[in-house]
Amino acid sequence: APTLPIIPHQLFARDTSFNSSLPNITIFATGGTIAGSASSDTATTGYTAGALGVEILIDAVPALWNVSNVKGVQVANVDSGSITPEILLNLTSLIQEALDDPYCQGAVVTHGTDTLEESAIFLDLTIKSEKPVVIVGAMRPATAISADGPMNLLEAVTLAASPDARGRGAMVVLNDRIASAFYATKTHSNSIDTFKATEQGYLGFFLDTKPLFYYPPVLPIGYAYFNVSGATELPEVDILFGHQVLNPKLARAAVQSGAKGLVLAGMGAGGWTTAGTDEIEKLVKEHGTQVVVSSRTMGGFVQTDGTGNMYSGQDLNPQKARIMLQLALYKGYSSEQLATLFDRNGSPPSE
Ligand SMILES: NC(=O)C[C@H](N)C(=O)O
Repeated sequence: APTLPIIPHQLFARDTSFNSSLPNITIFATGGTIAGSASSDTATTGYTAGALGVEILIDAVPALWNVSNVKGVQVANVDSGSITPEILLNLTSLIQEALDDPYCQGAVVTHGTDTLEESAIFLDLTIKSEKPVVIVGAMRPATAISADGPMNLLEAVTLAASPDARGRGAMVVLNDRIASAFYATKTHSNSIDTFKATEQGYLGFFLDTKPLFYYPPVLPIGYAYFNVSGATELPEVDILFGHQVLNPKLARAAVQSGAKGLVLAGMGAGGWTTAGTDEIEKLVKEHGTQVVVSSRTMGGFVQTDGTGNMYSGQDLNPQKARIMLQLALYKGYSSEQLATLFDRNGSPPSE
């Protein structure tokens, strides 16, 4: 995988605005449309994502200083399709360090929406803190009429600064909604109303930019924590997409190119072709490949019978199951531990 330059800490803080009665929030910027710039104010496609620095994002929303003292850290500035494990590991360690500081009350991550859900579950599973971690993006570039980024950023910072937001795991904010990072998924390629957790529901809403929660703090069932401190890379896990007459050889190509795990975006409740299943069973025997079965439908449950290195993705979509498998393989989970982790009814191995 190509390694992208990781931008060293570039702190941005407006010390003159410091208000000791407000919470301190750090914004970690990674790029995306929220930092995107287009040549015309009506362009919402074909623009450059990750063009503007974190100080420009902060300066565009003076109301941030009414709810918090903000500090910006530029971690990367890329389209979210180019987020790598290296960037994610760096991000996790920077956020953990920030939240371990008693003077910091919460963290906000600005991120492209295309793969936001992957980074969101990654951060959810690798940061240990009661303090809020809020991942936010935008669908319209900063240069567009009615850009959604500034309002989304203000709501994200307000949420991160809110004591009610503690103990809820990482959260995703877009279009006035608060969703669990564990479940939130992008459902529309263009609309600003794109992040949904259809079955599991939203956690809350913003009214006049203030968060209103529907429920007391709660974490998803089977939620696991993976300590990745010191990690510099993660094992390769690839996703295969199921369809009529799928090419069974793609699975072998993935394993031969280095995949230690596979996620099947299966048909319906995880269906795969007979020829494809034969090939995967051979790979499991020959290479010990670990396989999670999920669904291309992006909704509902997949439950396999759990035989030999095959685990049920349950209600995790393929891209989220991929992150979870990657973390578990990094930790060297045994087949039994993987079964418990993906079953999500038992207690996952804890750290
Ligand atoms: N709305 C967005 O942020 C899309 C952009 N291509 C990204 O994911 O970086």
